[in-house]
Amino acid sequence: MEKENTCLKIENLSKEFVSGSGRKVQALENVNIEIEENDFVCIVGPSGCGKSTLLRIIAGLEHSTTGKAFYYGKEIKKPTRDIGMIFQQYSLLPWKTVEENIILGLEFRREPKTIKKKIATKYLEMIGMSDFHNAYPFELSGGMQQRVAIARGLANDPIVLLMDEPFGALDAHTRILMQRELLYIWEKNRKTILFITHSVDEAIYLADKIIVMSHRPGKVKEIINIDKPRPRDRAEEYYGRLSNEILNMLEEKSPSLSI
Ligand SMILES: Nc1ncnc2c1ncn2[C@@H]1O[C@H](COP(=O)(O)OP(=O)(O)OP(=O)(O)O)[C@@H](O)[C@H]1O
Repeated sequence: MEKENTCLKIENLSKEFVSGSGRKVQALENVNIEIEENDFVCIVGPSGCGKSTLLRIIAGLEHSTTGKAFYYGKEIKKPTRDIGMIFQQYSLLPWKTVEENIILGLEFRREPKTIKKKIATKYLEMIGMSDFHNAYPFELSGGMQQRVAIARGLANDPIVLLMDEPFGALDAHTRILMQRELLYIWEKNRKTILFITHSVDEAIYLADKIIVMSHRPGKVKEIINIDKPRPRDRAEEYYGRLSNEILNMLEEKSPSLSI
């Protein structure tokens, strides 16, 4: 029986890709996940275990081979405004300025100009790029482009935010600032966030729940609940302990790789 506050439900989901030459890749195998509304969930797992594929299916950008994904009980079949995605690559429109890129989603919503300007100003300040509002993506560093992509995802204000390794290209200092800012936005607006990261440290800092995935074909190996107050202190005993536990899980080889 589904709980009332279940926001996302992934049920027996598998995904097999077949390339043009007929080569088959089993990306995901029998994944079952339930995410409650307002949860901040991080996904960690080895490279190629299907994390991005899972997010793309939840975003309605990809179809599963078997199994289903549900948003408040309704099967996800195509992209909706309620579920927003921030991609690994910067994915900015090169012919639009920073400000125009940030409010891109609002253009489609026909928001009044004054509102758009207000939102753009707010997020430009948040990412520390007010001086660059008129710059074009080619004039920015990789980390700056990624900050703009993050601002755009947040400015769209979706109910569910899917984030695919969004802070990977940022320098350590900006990354910590963005982590804090994201937590602040999440606490203020109570969004449901599903966040892929390769950093176990980042997952422990951010998440209510960490989903640890196995090697490809990706399966859910473990779900870890972190019931600790925020902001979390990396010097606390549980931080290091959890980090070691998760790193050990990630190092365990899949049966097909062991000799
Ligand atoms: N469109 C596609 N066509 C064929 N194979 C694909 C496609 N997309 C992904 N794959 C394969 O599916 C597997 C999972 O890919 P995916 O990008 O989801 O992994 P990931 O866990 O996000 O990896 P990483 O952590 O390295 O970003 C990989 O083996 C990849 O080569």
